[in-house]
Amino acid sequence: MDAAVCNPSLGPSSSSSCYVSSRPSFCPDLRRSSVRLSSEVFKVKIGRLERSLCRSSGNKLSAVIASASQTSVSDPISTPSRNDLSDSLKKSNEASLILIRHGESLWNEKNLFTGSVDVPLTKKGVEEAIQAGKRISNIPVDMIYTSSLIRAQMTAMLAMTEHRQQKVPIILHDENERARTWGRIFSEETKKQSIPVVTAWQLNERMYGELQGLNKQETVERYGKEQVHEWRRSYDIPPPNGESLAMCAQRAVTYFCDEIEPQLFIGKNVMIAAHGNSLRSIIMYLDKLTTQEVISLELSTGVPLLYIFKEGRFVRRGSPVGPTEAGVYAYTGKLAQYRQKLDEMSH
Ligand SMILES: O=C(O)[C@H](O)COP(=O)(O)O
Repeated sequence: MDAAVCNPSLGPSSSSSCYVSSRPSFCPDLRRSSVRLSSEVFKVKIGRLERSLCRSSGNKLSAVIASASQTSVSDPISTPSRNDLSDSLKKSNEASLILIRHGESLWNEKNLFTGSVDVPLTKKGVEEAIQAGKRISNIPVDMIYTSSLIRAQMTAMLAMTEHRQQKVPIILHDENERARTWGRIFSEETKKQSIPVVTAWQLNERMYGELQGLNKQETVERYGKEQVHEWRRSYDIPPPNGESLAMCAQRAVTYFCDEIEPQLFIGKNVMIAAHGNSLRSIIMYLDKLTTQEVISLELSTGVPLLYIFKEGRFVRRGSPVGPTEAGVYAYTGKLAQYRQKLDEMSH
């Protein structure tokens, strides 16, 4: 199955697994991919691809290692050496990718368009984040990416309080030299017990323009259901002075390709806590959804989705929500082993 997906609607009940995309991941394959990203995204991707891979005499492996070692995660916690990366690349043939939309925010509760406005979680949102953490507590997490907005960061941090690995998520501050140096950790052991958290504005919710702060229901009453649905769900029609999904994809998917895929490629297990629309654009890329299919893609707050990155491909394992974990997403051998280790450690 190529462009098709099991079920473009990824609501909480969408637990059935899934498909292996026939597109090996990493940007080169976008040349022949049927992903309908905007031509600008395509150009950016190809441009970056050519910079990161093609220019380096066609040696994909060294390009990936170089790219991974130069990413924004070359930090005091986990600066992997080139040797570590090569080793990890040799050993690893699989990595987990968890995507989670933030829990309910105070403006979700009030039914207001939020977009780039930085609004915290409600109590219900806090609870959703904790529940999400329980659902992913047996999935390894080596790196966390969040948007720069507090609702995504709260969600990531609260979810990690439930994680059985019991490592400490630590936000990396990259804004200036002082922030980088003053955040250094001087114990190798403590670093090992930490998970770097990279915050990136590129993963922020789409900018909702002049709809920000307006009530969604009142907006429907004023402009009509169809118009508002078009603003909210179409691929390329932006809300007034805001970002369309295509514009949001241009930054979010490019960031995913440039910064996150190289980490998965070297075997790092990644969690991304972000937003309805930045995640919709990333899922569109991962699942190769068409501009039509993405219209019906809805993400609930606080529901994690699991992908396995294996042999350069993304396999969606559905959503780890359900009566029994194992019944919902069959563990891969590696995940089963990981879980067994956690069980042994807790006895
Ligand atoms: O920004 C918002 O208002 C929500 O987080 C997402 O809203 P949407 O469902 O209208 O895209």
